[in-house]
Amino acid sequence: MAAVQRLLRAAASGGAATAAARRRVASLAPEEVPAAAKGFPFAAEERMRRRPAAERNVQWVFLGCPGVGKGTYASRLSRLLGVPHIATGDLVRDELASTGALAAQLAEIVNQGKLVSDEIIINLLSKRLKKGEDQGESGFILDGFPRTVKQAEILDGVTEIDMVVNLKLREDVLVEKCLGRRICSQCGKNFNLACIDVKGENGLPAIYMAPLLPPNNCMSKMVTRADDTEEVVRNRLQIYNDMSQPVEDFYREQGKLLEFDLPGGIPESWPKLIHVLNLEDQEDLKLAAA
Ligand SMILES: Nc1ncnc2c1ncn2[C@@H]1O[C@H](COP(=O)(O)OP(=O)(O)O)[C@@H](O)[C@H]1O
Repeated sequence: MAAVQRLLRAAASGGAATAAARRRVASLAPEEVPAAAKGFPFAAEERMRRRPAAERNVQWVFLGCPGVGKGTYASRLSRLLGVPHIATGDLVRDELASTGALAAQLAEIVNQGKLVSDEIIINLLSKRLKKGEDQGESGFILDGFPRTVKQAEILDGVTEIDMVVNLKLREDVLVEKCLGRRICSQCGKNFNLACIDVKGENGLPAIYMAPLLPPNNCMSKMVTRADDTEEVVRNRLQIYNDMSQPVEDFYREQGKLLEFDLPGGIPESWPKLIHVLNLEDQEDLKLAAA
């Protein structure tokens, strides 16, 4: 059964009430499933589809506040591991850029820094997963999803998450990074004009992050995201603390959370991240093949 249908049906079923029961069913032996699955019309299919991690590509989640760099590190890792990087923020922005009926409704929510409804985000993610399935994709690195405990429970009910990487950075740096963020309106690449150079104070570490400047041909096409104004960024950080930090606890309790304090910009952080993820050999192979 397609991931898209599983996700939609799980969302419709309410997630929180059924996730624990689904997990119970998922841990049963196949012959036990039909009886136990009574009342859970899709539980048997879920039991069958939970392939052991060794037989499929990684299924990871990236968590972290707005501006922390989830997109940057998730997309680098997805290239290294050969799995799709699926960012729900990108799915929302693609929808915003379309002429679909949803665009106006989404613009109002996103431009205030609020979260879009679970129903809308799950619909967008389902469509993206369906497209990937049709193209033979396997595994994923999710960025920006789940952002609420309800979303985490729904995801937990429909697939296995192997690991959750929680990227962390000082809040004053996060605001500066969001305000320095620019996107090339032509090639879609992300850059950052901010030069972060803050001293260590009140127990917070010193951080230096060089700007990530665009090449000459992108320079004149730089645009700023409408939700990267200071007021909206602060609102998004507040919403992250209220709605998304509990998601960290959700995965911490499952023993899947890997905390990673960013030591600086990409040159300092990438090698350390690769090291803690035990992927140094993988990167050596990739570099050797290049
Ligand atoms: N999982 C989600 N649930 C609800 N809203 C989401 C989700 N993912 C993205 N969005 C919406 O898209 C916006 C942009 O997302 P994203 O690019 O991930 O931003 P950020 O830089 O804040 O991490 C969010 O502020 C929110 O309105």
